[in-house]
Amino acid sequence: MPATPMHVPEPSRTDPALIRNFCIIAHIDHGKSTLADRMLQLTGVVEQRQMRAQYLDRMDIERERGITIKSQAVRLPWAPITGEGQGSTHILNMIDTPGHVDFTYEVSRSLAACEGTVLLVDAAQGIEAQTLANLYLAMENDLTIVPVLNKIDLPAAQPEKFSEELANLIGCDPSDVLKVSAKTGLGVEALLDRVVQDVPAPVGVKDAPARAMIFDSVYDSYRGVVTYVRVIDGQLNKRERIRMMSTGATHELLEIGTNSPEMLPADGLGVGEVGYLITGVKDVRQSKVGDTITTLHKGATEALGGYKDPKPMVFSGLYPLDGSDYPELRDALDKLQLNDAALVYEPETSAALGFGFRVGFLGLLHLDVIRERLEREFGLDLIATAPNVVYRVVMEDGSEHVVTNPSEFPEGKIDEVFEPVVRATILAPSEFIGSIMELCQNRRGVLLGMDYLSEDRVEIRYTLPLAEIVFDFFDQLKSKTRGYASLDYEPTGEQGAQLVKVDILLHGDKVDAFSAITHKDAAYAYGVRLVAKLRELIPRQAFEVPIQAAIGSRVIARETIRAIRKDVLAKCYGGDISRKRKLLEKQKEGKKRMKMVGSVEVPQEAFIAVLSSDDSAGGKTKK
Ligand SMILES: Nc1nc2c(ncn2[C@@H]2O[C@H](COP(=O)(O)OP(=O)(O)OP(=O)(O)O)[C@@H](O)[C@H]2O)c(=O)[nH]1
Repeated sequence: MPATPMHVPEPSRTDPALIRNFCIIAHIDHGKSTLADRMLQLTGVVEQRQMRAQYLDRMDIERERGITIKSQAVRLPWAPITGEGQGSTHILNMIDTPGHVDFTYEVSRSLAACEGTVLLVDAAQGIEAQTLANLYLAMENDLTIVPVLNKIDLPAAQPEKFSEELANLIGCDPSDVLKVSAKTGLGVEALLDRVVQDVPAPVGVKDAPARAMIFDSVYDSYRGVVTYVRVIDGQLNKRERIRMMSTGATHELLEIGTNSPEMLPADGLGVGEVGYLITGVKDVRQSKVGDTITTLHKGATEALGGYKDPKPMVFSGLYPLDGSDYPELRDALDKLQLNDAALVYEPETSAALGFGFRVGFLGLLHLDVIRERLEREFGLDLIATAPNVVYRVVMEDGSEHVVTNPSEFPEGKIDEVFEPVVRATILAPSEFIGSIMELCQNRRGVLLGMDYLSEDRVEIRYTLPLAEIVFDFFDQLKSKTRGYASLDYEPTGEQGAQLVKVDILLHGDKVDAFSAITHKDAAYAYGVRLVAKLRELIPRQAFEVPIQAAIGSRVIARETIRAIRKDVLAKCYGGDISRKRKLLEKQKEGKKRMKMVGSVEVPQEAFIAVLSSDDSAGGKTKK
C-alpha cells in the first residue's frame, strides 16, 4: 500500500500563534453548557435562530438530565475587542468536557488537549467538590487558569464572597476573577478576550513527525467513528495513512476537518489545531481516547504520554424481563459498545433470572445512563441486579480470583479478600461536619483530613471502600446536608477487608441473584432483611418452604412460608367444564411468569420487588 501523501500539503493551516485551545471546567450545573452556548452565539458560529439550549449536548439523555456525557470540540473565531491581539481574528478551540466523576478520565484527556481552562463557579453556590477535582487535574496538566464566576444575575449570587474564595484557592487577586452571566451573556465577550490574552498559544514542532492526541471518539451510524484530535507536532493530511500508536493499527484518513460546530472538511490539520478525523472504523475501541496518532510513513516513534484503558469499577447483571428479548439485549449492548469503549459485558445465566449479561461500568451514573438507553432507545424491559465492585480473593494455596459477580465468590480456604477504595472529597457548609463524619464512619471511612475553604465551608477528605459508595451514599449525604454537600472521588487502589458472601436459600437452593458480598458486620442485617422481604413476596406453595440467609454453611437468618394447596377449582361446584378449563388456562398463564428456583415457584415480581427496593440490597441505582 503506498504510504506517501497524494498531494503536497499546505505547511500549516492556521498560524499557531493565533490559536488558543481551552476548555471549561466546572461542577455539575454551574453552567458550563450554557456558557458554551453563549460563546457559540457571540462568535457567530451558530446563528441566533438556530440556537437551541445546550447546543453541544446532543444525546437525548444528556438533554433531559441536563448533563454532558461526551465532550465535544468547537472552533470559534474571535477578534478580541480589548487588550492583546485586539482586532485580529484568533481561533479559539473550545472543548466541552463532561463534569461527572465517572468520566474523569475523559475530562483529563480533554484537559491534556488544551493550554488553558476557564474555571467556572456558580456565584450562588461557590466552590464544589468537582470544581476542586477538576482544578487539580488542570494544575497537573500545567494549564493556565482563567477564574470565572457565573450566574451573577441571580439574586442569591455572592460575587464578592466567592471571588475571594476562588482567588484564595488558585492564588490570584479577587479582582482577577471575571464575573459573567452565561444566561444573559453579560461579561462573556470580556471572557473571550481574556482567553486570548491569558491562555498561551500552542507550541509544537512543525517539521517533526506528526503526533496527535485523541481526546474523544464517537460513533456515528452513517459515518462510522468520528475521532476528535489535537495535533501536537507536525501535521495530518487527508488521504494519508495513519497509525494508532497503542495498537499499531493503520487506517486511511478518509476525511479530516474542524467543527464549527458542524463538521467542516479540510485538507489537513497542523500544529496546535483541534479537529476531527474519519477513517471508516466502526468501533470506538479502535480509536481510543488518550491514544496517539501518527503517520504510517515517517511516523513518530514516541507516543504522547497519558494513555490508559478505561477500567470498569462497578458491575451489575442485566436481564430481560421477558426471556425472549435476550437476543435484542445482546444486539443493543453491541451497538452501545460501538460508542463506548468503557462498556464491557459478557453473557451470564442466573437460575433465578434466566439469560442475561454481566455488565461493567465506570460508575453508577454510567450504569444509569446505559440502562436508561437500553430501555428507552431499544425498548427493552430490564431487571438489574444490585451493583457490586470488583473483589480480589487470595486463597490459602496462593491462587487468586477476580470476582465481578458475588455468586462466583470462591468457596474454600480464603486467605484474604481485597476491595477497591477511593479517596473521597466532600465539600459542605461547616454546620454539617458532624453528620458527614458520622455517615463516613458508618461506611468504614478513614478520615484523611479537613480544611476550611472559608469561614463556613469545609473540605473533608476520607478514604472509603468503593462498595460503600456505590449504593446510596450520595443520597444519604445529600439528605444529611439538606442538599448542600458535594462529593467527588477517585480510585486509590485496594485494601484487605473482612468480607463475606451471604447467600439466600429457598428450600435449600441458592438464589444466585441475591448473593451479596458484604462486610462481616453488615452480613446479619442484610440476611435478616432479605429473608423477611422474600417471605412477604413469595406465595405459599404446596409444601413448607424455608427461606434462609447463610454464610457458607452457617445459617444466619431464617423464615418459613407455610404450605397451602391452592385449588383454583374449589369455587366451581358442579360440572361446568368450560368454566373449569378457563380457570386452569388462567392459572397456566400466571405460571408463565413464575420462575422455578429448585422446587419453588417464585413470581418474577418478587425478584423485581427485592432488586428494585431502595435499601442496599436493591439494584435500583442512584447517583
Ligand atoms: N440564572 C442563571 N442561570 C444559569 C446561568 N448559567 C446557567 N444557568 C442555569 O443553570 C443550570 C445548569 O446549567 P448547565 O449549562 O446545564 O450546567 P452544566 O455545568 O453544563 O451542567 P453539566 O453539563 O451537568 O455539567 C441550567 O438550568 C441553566 O439555565 C446564569 O448565568 N444565570
